[in-house]
Amino acid sequence: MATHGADSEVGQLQTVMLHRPGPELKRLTPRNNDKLLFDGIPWVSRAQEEHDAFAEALSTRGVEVLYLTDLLTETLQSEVARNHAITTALAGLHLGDTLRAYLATALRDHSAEELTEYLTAGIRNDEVRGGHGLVTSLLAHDDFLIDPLPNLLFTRDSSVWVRDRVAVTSLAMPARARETQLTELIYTEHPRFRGTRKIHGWHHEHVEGGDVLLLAPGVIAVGVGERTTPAGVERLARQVFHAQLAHTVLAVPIAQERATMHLDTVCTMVDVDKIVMYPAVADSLQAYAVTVPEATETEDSLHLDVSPAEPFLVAAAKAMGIDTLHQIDTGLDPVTAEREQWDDGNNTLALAPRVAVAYERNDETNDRLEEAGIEVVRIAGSELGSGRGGPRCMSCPISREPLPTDG
Ligand SMILES: NC(=O)NCCC[C@H](N)C(=O)O
Repeated sequence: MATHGADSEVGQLQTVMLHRPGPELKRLTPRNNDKLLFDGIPWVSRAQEEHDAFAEALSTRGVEVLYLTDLLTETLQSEVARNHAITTALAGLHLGDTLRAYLATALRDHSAEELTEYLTAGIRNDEVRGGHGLVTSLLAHDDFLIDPLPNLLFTRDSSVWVRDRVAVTSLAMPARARETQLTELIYTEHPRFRGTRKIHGWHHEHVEGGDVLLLAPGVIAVGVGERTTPAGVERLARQVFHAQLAHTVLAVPIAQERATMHLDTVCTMVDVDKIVMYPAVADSLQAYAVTVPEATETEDSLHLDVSPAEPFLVAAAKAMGIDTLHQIDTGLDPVTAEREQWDDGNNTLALAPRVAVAYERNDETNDRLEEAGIEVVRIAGSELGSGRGGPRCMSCPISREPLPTDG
């Protein structure tokens, strides 16, 4: 088994999981895009070109790029995995027994590649040739029997590695809930990940990967807002403390709105002690530092110490054991900052300390990053951005080099 894991946001990136946008994006229409969490209807072939350039920017810098659909197809070679995938995809109560049984039989006859496409792009009622019974007759022709997953593009959210464990997350929005059935299956059944120890899971309280920032080895910031719930951060904290993956969890309340859906929409780490941050929230962002005074036998019996709220940058620096966590501001003036925050200017992906991938469109923020000594790897994202996510959202680091001890 290859060794995987990450203990920071900025250690040299070695392996990352991406999802190349595919047929699931062609399911978006002006009638369903809001429900499916896209702000527009992307031009799919251009989105694919932009994504290929993103992947190439990573691989030319020595990063191993794994694609979620390749991993899924390889996983689905196993009979056990296929049966599990089909059963969970058909578990929805909207199907009824007749249609569920028909689809289960039909899907079993397909190749692993075809099954991957059905699991990601979904199946519409009018695409089913047999199984005609009460439910298919009553559903509209364009109702989905298996929902498409256009937000798979944002691999950050459905799993997150904390040291050598992977947390399969629990996604809050119904349009994304099924994504973690796929990541859980990959991490459980794919030969590359066999034996990997998991934490959390889709059956637990809501936690999304975009809210989880590994500020430094042992220090995890978790945004609490539209997606990750207060109970979600408590559950994650119990698990990381019990498994000795962290000594401090910072619970960071963020506004419950679309512009700030995850903590990584307002700040991301670009160096061991530098963070790019939306200035409109920087002064008001608070953190509750959670620690445990002593280990106990079980996760549930851990007593969590919660410090009074402090300014985020202060609490973070304290927990990280550094004097200052330096802030680099999004934009220049408040209007530019608001525009560039919306366009994911804060959502950078660090490839190493002081090297970060960012959308090229956010000129002012990128200039500021460069002034602060960060090498900015600019990528196009006009179509990719229509789902409201940047380079960090579109990547799940599977391995990063541990940070050198001298920082
Ligand atoms: N970490 C992130 O901020 N991910 C972006 C997710 C965008 C997606 N359309 C969503 O609403 O969940």
